[in-house]
Amino acid sequence: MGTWIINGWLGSGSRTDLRNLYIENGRIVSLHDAKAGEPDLNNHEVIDAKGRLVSAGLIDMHVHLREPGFEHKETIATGTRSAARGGFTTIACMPNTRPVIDTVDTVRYVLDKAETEGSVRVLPYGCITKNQLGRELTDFEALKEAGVVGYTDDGVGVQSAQMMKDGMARAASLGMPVIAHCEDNTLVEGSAVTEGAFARKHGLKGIPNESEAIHVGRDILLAEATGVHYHVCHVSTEQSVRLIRHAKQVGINVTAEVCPHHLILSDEDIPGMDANWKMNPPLRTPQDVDAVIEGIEDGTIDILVTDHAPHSEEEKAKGMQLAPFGIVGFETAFPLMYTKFVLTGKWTLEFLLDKMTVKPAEVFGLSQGKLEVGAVADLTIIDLDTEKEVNPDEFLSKGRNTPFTGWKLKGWPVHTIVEGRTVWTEWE
Ligand SMILES: NC(=O)N[C@@H](CC(=O)O)C(=O)O
Ligand SMILES: [Zn+2]
Ligand SMILES: [Zn+2]
Repeated sequence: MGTWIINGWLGSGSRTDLRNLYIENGRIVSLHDAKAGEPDLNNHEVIDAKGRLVSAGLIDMHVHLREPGFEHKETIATGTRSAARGGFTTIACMPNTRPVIDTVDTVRYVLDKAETEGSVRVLPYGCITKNQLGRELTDFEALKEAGVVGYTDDGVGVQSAQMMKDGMARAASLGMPVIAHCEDNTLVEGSAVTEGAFARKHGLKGIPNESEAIHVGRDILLAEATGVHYHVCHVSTEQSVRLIRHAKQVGINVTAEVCPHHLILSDEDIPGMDANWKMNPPLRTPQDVDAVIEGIEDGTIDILVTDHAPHSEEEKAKGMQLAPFGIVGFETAFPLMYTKFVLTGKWTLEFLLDKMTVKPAEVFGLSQGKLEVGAVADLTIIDLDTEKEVNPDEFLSKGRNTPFTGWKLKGWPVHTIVEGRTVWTEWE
């Protein structure tokens, strides 16, 4: 017995161009034009997509699941259910947990939990430095063997250039990528928002663009020196885009990601001292927003990620200055991007899907992300037509921290399949 997904639209050509997909043993076995007639559905599970979009499962290479240690913010169970609801089938989790993911035991703990309690595929990152303190490298080789997909100290920047260079050299020798949260602490000093109109209006000290870009520039040079695959986290500034664009032009092995919020919101949209608008990097100026949009459009920025960063309501209630940085992302990412970029005619649907499926798989050498015969049956069915309001009370994430409350969006995932198995369904 297998599964038929009938009458699915694959996202290109006319919306009446429907396909029937047959899945068996976790793989896509056949993919036929629906006009060729209904297949024999007897003795099979049947999912009628009714003309809705059927995409390769979305991939999110930057998320925070908070377990172990911060289970009041999120767990692997709640985080992966939230991801499944958002249409994601593969997610890569950041190691800034407690303990941080800097040992084989913690990698195993996360992988075991994901296996037993998780709804989607979880790929862990391991730390660059022990305890993310920037002083001593972790055991890269052992972490690789345990199953990490790259090294990062996300949450903090690696402050020492020498430490970063040593980490890159070791990663390069293992054929593994280094993923960098770019932030120079000496230029930040306690600010909560970007330098710009909002900071000026409220008399706040701002986070300057250079605090990010100075690390991007430094690390590009170190990547050139070591030959590592260097991936830049959550790009938010015009200067970072410019540096990455140039690095690519001269053939340095650099890739980059951007989050929906940095493409959609600027500091001028922040309504007041509300910590649901506080994240790291901060919302930048409208010129930066234009620059990151141009960056993803011309291929300087390779992929979209959510940087799903749940925090509790109590923590976020501490206000703009004291609350932790971060917003949730899984359950709004696709509808936001579809509504703001595809429905407005700026991007094709294929372009958006490429940045959330094919490209992330390519950048990180994953076998997922493709919808074709023989591929792993990681699939997402998306309702492109029903408009719904973002309501954080309905989130499956423990986090309610979003600036998008009340936004009316289209493009809601309704059915998520991992390796042929339904992990989430929500038909209207
Ligand atoms: N992005 C954030 O604002 N916060 C992240 C850390 C990070 O991604 O740097 C978190 O762990 O909460
Ligand atoms: Zn970060
Ligand atoms: Zn992050």
